[in-house]
Amino acid sequence: MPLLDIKNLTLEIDTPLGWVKALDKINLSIDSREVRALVGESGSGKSLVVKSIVGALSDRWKVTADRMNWKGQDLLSMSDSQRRSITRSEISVVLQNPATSLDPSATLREQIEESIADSQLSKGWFWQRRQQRREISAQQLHKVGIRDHDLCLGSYPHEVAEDISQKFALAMALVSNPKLLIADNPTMGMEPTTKVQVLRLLAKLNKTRELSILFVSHDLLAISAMADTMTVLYCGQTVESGKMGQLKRRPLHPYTKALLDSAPSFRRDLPPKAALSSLDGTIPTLQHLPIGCRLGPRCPRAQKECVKMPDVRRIHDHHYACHFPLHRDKI
Ligand SMILES: Nc1ncnc2c1ncn2[C@@H]1O[C@H](COP(=O)(O)OP(=O)(O)OP(=O)(O)O)[C@@H](O)[C@H]1O
Repeated sequence: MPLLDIKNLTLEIDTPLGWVKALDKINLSIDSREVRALVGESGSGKSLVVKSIVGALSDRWKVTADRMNWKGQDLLSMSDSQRRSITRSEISVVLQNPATSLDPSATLREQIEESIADSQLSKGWFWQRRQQRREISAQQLHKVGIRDHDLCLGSYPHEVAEDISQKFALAMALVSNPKLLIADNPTMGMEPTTKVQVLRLLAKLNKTRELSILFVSHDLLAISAMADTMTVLYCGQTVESGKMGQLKRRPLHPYTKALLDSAPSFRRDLPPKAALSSLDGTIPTLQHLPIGCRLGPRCPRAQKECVKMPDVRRIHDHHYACHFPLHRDKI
């Protein structure tokens, strides 16, 4: 049984023009120890998927799903407190712009120490437990590359630089030993050496502590080094998902191919100064969504059938939703 199992997740948002499906039948699953990448260009709905999982959406929006299970329990039907208890102890999230999710009125020390559960401490007097909390916090900060832990922990969120608050948010997410880490652009804005350090830490935790990771990022090079599997979103729809190597070698959806081709690090055949390929046009806004396959107006393979939403097809563990997939002759 997968840890997280989402089938046909739909999120409807009210806009001045009426209700629109910002997420339209998203499928996503994560097994124990799996590192899954969630990719797609800006505006494709990655952050909304993350917020749907942890229940951080506006009450006015409508969330429905055929299945949205955490270890077999339905997340959508459980009470707020049950859901909060799962997200506190088993699912940790590093959201984009972590500084905005930190409490501006408390020091970083207060915030990280509060995230350490009593069960993580050995028994003792309250001052001994306070000392243990301090040690665990300092160790966690060192692991994510913050050397001066006292300076950092004594600061308020607005007093630290953006890359430090990014690293601190990661430390805080990991301190409760979660089963699943959802990291929305966790290395954004970090310098290359720190980025490598953080990616190594995540890879190590994945191996040694069996941490599953949903890795949301634009950085395809980091993703291909880290992830076992990948789910590709376009404009709120799941277009393709499967094993990382399979998708890199033989993407079936034209959008996946365009996304991979637009990353220079994936193109070994690219001569110096050659133009990078990209799809014409831009991702539509929620107010101007095309009907059927939302890639239609930008897709080089689109035909009139594409005004109907393609069914999800499956070859072993490779899923895709396209009327005219690439390598069709070989399917
Ligand atoms: N609070 C909101 N109100 C209205 N529309 C929203 C809201 N949040 C997101 N959207 C819209 O939903 C769509 C998906 O946004 P989302 O932030 O999930 O994209 P993303 O893939 O995470 O992009 P990025 O990579 O830039 O973070 C976009 O069209 C966005 O404008």
